[in-house]
Amino acid sequence: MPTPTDELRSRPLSTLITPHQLSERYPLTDTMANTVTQARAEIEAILTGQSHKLLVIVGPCSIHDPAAALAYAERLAGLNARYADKLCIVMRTYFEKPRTIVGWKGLINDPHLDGSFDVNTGLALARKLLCDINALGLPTATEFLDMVTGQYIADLISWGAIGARTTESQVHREMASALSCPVGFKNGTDGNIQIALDAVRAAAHGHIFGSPDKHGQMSIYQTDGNPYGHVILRGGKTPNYDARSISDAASQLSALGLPPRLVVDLSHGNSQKQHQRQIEVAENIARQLENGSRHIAGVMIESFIEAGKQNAAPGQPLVFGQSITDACLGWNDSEKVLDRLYQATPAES
Ligand SMILES: C[C@H](OP(=O)(O)O)C(=O)O
Ligand SMILES: [Mn+2]
Repeated sequence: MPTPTDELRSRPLSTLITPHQLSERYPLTDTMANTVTQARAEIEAILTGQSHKLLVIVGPCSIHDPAAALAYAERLAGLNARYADKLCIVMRTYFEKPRTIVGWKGLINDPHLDGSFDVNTGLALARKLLCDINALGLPTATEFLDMVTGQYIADLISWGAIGARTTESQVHREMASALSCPVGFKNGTDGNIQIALDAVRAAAHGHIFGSPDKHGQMSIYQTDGNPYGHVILRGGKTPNYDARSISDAASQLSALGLPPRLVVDLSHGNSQKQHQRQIEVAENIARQLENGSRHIAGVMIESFIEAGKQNAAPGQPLVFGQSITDACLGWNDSEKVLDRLYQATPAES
């Protein structure tokens, strides 16, 4: 029984499937494990500068419809083969959405988009989709937001992000220190990159914290630290994708003894939330690459089948393959951007 001073504003609704049970239902196959292992190694080589390929994290702002996400993945997997010699393409599969105040929190928290919060179904849909996409040979990327969700899907993720609203959070830096994949830290929504620099360093250390294990047993975890933390420039009050901002950030990384290599988010604060502006941001990045910049390890593109965004009202039919959170580039423009970045990326020497 709870004490008279406890759980006065909360109550358990139901039990949650354990990570072990979900992995039993949707196991990691050898094909999927190879996709993840190879992608993580390639991304690590790009981040350290051993490889001059360009990391391209591309896909919808959020996943709300696994069928549409898989249709997009099948298109992207087809491009992967064409561009693999110079681009390391990883699909955005974001299941958790940070809200400035409140709003739909993603497929895991509310998979039916109707406030029913069927989290067990959300977790199952998310893991199954990750299995299906990795089985195509296409690696996946996600933002780690909730402290528990990662236990259910992290084995299927090749690249992770900590978002602009949580880069300063100690528990998110500790989580990043535990993750088996490289992790990028977004600069703050106001453009502050110091918090991302601090986060990279904090996550590189080992940490001790409490967490449920794969069987749901509350445990004390020890982490080794993540040597593949890096900065993601996502803009702020003003964009920060320009050569000067990138050079400044690279100098700060070097001064800290970190590789002067970073990822540039073409969307969010860099497109000022106008999805088509990603095209001109990509052109600017392409020119920096053609001018010999070695600071740009990768880019992030918000892209889906249909351009723009739509509001998901309960019971209202949705346009297939269109974002219900941030507006995204449509497929045709996305292909053009990928081709431009491919042309601008120097061949591996
Ligand atoms: C939510 C996130 O963007 P942020 O606002 O954290 O840069 C994203 O969709 O990549
Ligand atoms: Mn977004």
